Amino acid sequence: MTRTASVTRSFSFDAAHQLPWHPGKCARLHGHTYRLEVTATGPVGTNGIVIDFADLKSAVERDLIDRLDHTLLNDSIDNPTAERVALHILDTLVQRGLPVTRIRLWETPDCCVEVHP
Ligand SMILES: Nc1nc2c(c(=O)[nH]1)N=C([C@H](O)[C@H](O)COP(=O)(O)OP(=O)(O)OP(=O)(O)O)CN2
Ligand SMILES: [Zn+2]
Repeated sequence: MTRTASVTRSFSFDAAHQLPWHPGKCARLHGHTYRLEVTATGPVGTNGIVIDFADLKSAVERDLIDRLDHTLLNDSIDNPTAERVALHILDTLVQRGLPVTRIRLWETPDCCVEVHP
């Protein structure tokens, strides 16, 4: 019987953003060290894995971390709230064909968002 499993890898990147509509201090230009968790789900293959942790790492680093790290997120994502950044990450990885089932993005040590396809 084929079993299913979820595989998660964590990443971090530093980026600036500004939310001009925000009634508080987030209307000012500021930055975060984002913590990103990418989860892929699928059948456990005959080799015993869903997806190689190394392949997950190279895809996320190439398509997202290298493009977002040390940038102003407003330059690449309109109104870059944590929710919208997470959806951008999800859409990018789904378009690349990765079996992503959850993106969790920590904007601060206490605040995170979670999105699903
Ligand atoms: N649902 C969302 N709410 C907020 C977002 C967001 O992306 N989604 N973003 C922000 C700010 O960009 C930033 O995260 C600051 O939030 P804040 O709660 O002020 O976080 P701090 O830890 O800096 O605040 P404390 O003063 O330490 O409580 C705001 N909301
Ligand atoms: Zn912020």
